[in-house]
Amino acid sequence: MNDGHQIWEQTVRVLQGILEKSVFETWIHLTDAHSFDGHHLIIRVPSPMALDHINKYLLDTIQEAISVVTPEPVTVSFVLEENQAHRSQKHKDYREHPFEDEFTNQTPFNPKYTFDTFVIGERNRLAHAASIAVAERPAQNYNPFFLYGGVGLGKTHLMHAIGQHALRMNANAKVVYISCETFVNEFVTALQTRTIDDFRNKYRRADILLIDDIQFIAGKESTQEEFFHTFNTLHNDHKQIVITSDRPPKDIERLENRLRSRFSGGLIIDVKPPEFETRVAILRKKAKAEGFSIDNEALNLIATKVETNVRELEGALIRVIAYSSMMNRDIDALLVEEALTDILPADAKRPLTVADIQRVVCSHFQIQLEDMVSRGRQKEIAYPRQLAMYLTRTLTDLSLPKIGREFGGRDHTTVLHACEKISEDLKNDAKLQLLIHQLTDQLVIHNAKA
Ligand SMILES: Nc1ncnc2c1ncn2[C@@H]1O[C@H](COP(=O)(O)OP(=O)(O)OP(=O)(O)O)[C@@H](O)[C@H]1O
Repeated sequence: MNDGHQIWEQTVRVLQGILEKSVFETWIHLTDAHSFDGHHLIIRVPSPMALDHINKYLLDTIQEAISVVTPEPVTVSFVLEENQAHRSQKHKDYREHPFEDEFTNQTPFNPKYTFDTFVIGERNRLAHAASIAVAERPAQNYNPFFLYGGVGLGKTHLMHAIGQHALRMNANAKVVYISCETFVNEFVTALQTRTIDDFRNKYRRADILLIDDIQFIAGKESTQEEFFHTFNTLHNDHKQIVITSDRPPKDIERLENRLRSRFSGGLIIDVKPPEFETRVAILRKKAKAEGFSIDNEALNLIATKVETNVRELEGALIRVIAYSSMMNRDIDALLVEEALTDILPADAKRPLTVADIQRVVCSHFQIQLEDMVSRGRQKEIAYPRQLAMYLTRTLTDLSLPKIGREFGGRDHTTVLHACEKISEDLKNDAKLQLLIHQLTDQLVIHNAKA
């Protein structure tokens, strides 16, 4: 498909099926294709507000919808309609102070990123609890609060949640949220336009300063110098500072030591990739928020395929919903498989070994490896053995005779029987389904780390 209008028309139709009616009508309805060069699609939007909203909140969803409509890799970006762009530029030129809109009523927060919408699991429980504590009692216990973790794991979500919760607790609080990249750019602009006082006022008068992705400050010496003073002013005035990063302070390269030690002077917490149950819970909550009810099997399957990044997990869900809307079919496991064919199954990263599987299963059932591969037929060891055989059959390429050999020299018919039994039990046993997912999850994560 090489006609931009056609791609956009179909994308809009898919978006209509995914987005809430009010969202669709407010932001998408009045857009149209501006140009397309075969790879890059540019869409015209009618107002600066729409441009801002789409870029902030809808870009991932739109990109996902496009990838459902066309198999070609097409990226999308948005521009203002010409007359609007003209008007907005003019408006910009006449602004005397680039930082004049500080502390206006417009909050920079995504209304969807609240504590209520954040799903708590084993690996983010602490980060969530500390974030609530900071929002409720700013600058009391944890200052600075330094939150770090890999891409797409909810750091920005928690930061927005802190900001919104703090404002709910105290509507007069001056809460300033800024990405580090914007901080750097604003600082450069302030120097060029001789508005450094405005810049400093904006940041040094905050009650709570939330600065996202601080790793971008690496190597930028003058910005580091400026931020050092901002930090000290706020800290000395007992104002809260919250910082996120993709790594802990000690691993940020080309960062002045005095900043590194300031960053390390409060509470440092990491957010880790969610485990299987949390991934399913996130998907369920997200699907519900979008007004879709999706059965457990389909959600489990999506959660098995995307394991390390919540943004990608949400992207996969959007893709499935878009695909179902385009095909006019209900969402079930088969549809998920079709929609996500390009996404590697989690277990395809590195071949698992029988030893990995035996170790994980033995540890779960608290039995010895010698027992698992022994001739013993007591239920307490025969059942874990069957389960391990089943997992070996589904997660590795080993043949039945080979699996039999690995489990104490058993016949291939014994392995076949074990696999058939577990498959049969799985049909009606929700507990067993969960256990298989948990063990698979553990194996895959263990494997990815190995
Ligand atoms: N525990 C969670 N519950 C609900 N949604 C979550 C959770 N964790 C992450 N998300 C969602 O995943 C998406 C990505 O999260 P977020 O943008 O906060 O990631 P990040 O860690 O800041 O990533 P980056 O390093 O790329 O900035 C967001 O839509 C967020 O709402």
